[in-house]
Amino acid sequence: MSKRAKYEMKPFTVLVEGNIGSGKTTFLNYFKKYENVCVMAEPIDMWRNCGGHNLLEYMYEDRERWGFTFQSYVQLTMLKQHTLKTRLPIKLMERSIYSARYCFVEKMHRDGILPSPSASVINEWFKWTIANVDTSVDLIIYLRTTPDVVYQRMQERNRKEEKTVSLTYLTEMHEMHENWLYHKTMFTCPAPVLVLNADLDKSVIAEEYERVEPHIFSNCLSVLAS
Ligand SMILES: Nc1ncnc2c1ncn2[C@@H]1O[C@H](COP(=O)(O)OP(=O)(O)OP(=O)(O)O)[C@@H](O)[C@H]1O
Repeated sequence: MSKRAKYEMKPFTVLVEGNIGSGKTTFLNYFKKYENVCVMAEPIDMWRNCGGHNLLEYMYEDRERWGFTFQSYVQLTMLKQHTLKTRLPIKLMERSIYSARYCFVEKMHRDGILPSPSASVINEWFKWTIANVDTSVDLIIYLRTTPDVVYQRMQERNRKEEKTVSLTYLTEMHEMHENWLYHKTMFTCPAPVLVLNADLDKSVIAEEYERVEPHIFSNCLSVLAS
């Protein structure tokens, strides 16, 4: 099979994961300059407009009422992103069906926001999906931060939906990401994980990004050539 044909089938897929405010979008934007990289759209834009409804806003206003609706839609949007075809050899995604399930749905369930029957429905969809649809991933970039730093950034960006997000919540979400991607004590990682120090300021973070480039580009070549 020619390499071109392979590209059309499945790009080298990289997930960019990390706490709220860890700089996922900035990371993705940095890679837009490469013609061979397909940078996927920010999922938050889809959550803000589901048939004219801002589900993200609803979810933060009343988590018990809208948690299930929101997570159902997140799962669909992430599935669309996983399966979106590209002719480019590399695909970069912000978040995934995995972080949605392993970090956010899990947290909502543990906090009692998603009752067990609702969490089970999401989980059954999730299990069926990853078993029957190609959501495979080649590399995960974990933008590792400390909760204080992301709390500060979140306050500075001042998103209207996130006004009620506390440092405690960010600390707990940090732990979810840590246990999944760093300590690897929770669930399984769908691909090898590369950890970046994403506490660094925007002015110097490009050096961290450059450190990652060879991992993306050379791993891509070896995977596609195999
Ligand atoms: N299943 C979920 N997946 C992702 N975000 C979720 C989920 N459930 C709730 N959220 C909320 O959606 C918002 C977007 O968070 P996310 O980390 O995806 O993007 P971000 O903060 O814009 O990323 P960054 O600042 O790193 O570019 C946050 O307020 C987060 O708490």
